[in-house]
Amino acid sequence: MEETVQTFKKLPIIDFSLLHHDSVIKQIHEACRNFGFFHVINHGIPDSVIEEALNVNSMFFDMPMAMKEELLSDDVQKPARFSRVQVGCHENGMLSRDFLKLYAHPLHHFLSLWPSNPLNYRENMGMYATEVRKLGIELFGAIMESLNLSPTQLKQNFEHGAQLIGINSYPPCSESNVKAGTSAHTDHSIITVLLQSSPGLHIMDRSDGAWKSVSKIEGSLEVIVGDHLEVISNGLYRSVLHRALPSSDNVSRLSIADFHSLGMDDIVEPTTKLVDEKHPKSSHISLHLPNPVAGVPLLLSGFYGSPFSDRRKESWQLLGLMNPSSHLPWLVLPVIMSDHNPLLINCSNQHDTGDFHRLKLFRYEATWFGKQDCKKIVEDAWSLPRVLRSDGLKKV
Ligand SMILES: O=C(O)CCC(=O)C(=O)O
Ligand SMILES: [Fe+2]
Repeated sequence: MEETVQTFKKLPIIDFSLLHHDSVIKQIHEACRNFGFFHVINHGIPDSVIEEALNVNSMFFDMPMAMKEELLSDDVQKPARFSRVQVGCHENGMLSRDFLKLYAHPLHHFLSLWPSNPLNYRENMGMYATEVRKLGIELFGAIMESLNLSPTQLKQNFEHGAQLIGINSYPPCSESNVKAGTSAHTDHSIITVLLQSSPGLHIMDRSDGAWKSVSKIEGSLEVIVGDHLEVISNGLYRSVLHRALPSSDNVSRLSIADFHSLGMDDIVEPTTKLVDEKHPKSSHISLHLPNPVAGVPLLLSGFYGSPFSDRRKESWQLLGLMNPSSHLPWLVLPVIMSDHNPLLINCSNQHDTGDFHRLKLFRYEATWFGKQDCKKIVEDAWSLPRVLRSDGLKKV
């Protein structure tokens, strides 16, 4: 039976034209704190730029596969890549979408690598990328203010940070066990600015743990709190669990998710001003793995637990059973699936169960690079056999 999903009734709407008014900063605080989400209206991006961005992407996805094939890749480092994802996790069926991922900052660096078909793709998407970047920077300043920090806090890092654009295409599916959609996840970004051609976004309501659909407000863009903002705010703002399930009528849906993060080399850590005795750093932990791997005892750093907020307690309880004090080298985990900063990564938990195939989610905390003895620990870990290292370390 199809899951019935209610509409989210009172999601916050932020009027961008009044952004720095005290009352709006307060609304942003409440929105990030209670929902991890808000709509933004009067955002200043011209309708024509939005329409053209949707148009060229719809033309791109409508092209025959042979024309998209040159961008087909699973290499997350590619500045422009096309892929099809099918995951089996919705009511025992599969969820399917096509996507195009574009590196977008600095634009002049990447633009020539973006699709050359349709002909005006680069021009129109370049315009959208520039506009949405400006919007993201302004929103980030206001979000810093809403945390009682200076609007210039991390401004430079954010301005020089990464911008990735993920364009999702959800054509109607004809197979009975496949539905168009994106499975439940949190974004690894600081914030994501989402443009939807039609409704389909669902977010988890924290007050009752139920999935609710997000109404489409004329002319609005959607702002999603990502994992990095959760870390920067020391857990005050939590990343929001969301998914996309376009209605099963015959309409193709497009969404353009603009992910803003700090630079790949930047340390993502809780802002010092938000850390005190009552609010210790909540986003990282290290632990000693009881069973040595290849004869080398290890320190595992960065466990954060399940990305599903209702299961975090379980994760912490599990960690409580392990002994966290150790001076041993780290186990550096491989980045398998992510093309964002390697904060959230998949790793098999072979070390404590002997099961190589069960996947567990970990967050890798770059915060550790701030520690005095870190350099030596990393150097020692680097000299371990290849299986214990990860190229992800170079990027953190
Ligand atoms: O299609 C949507 O509305 C959501 C897409 C999304 O969450 C993502 O690309 O991270
Ligand atoms: Fe997302």
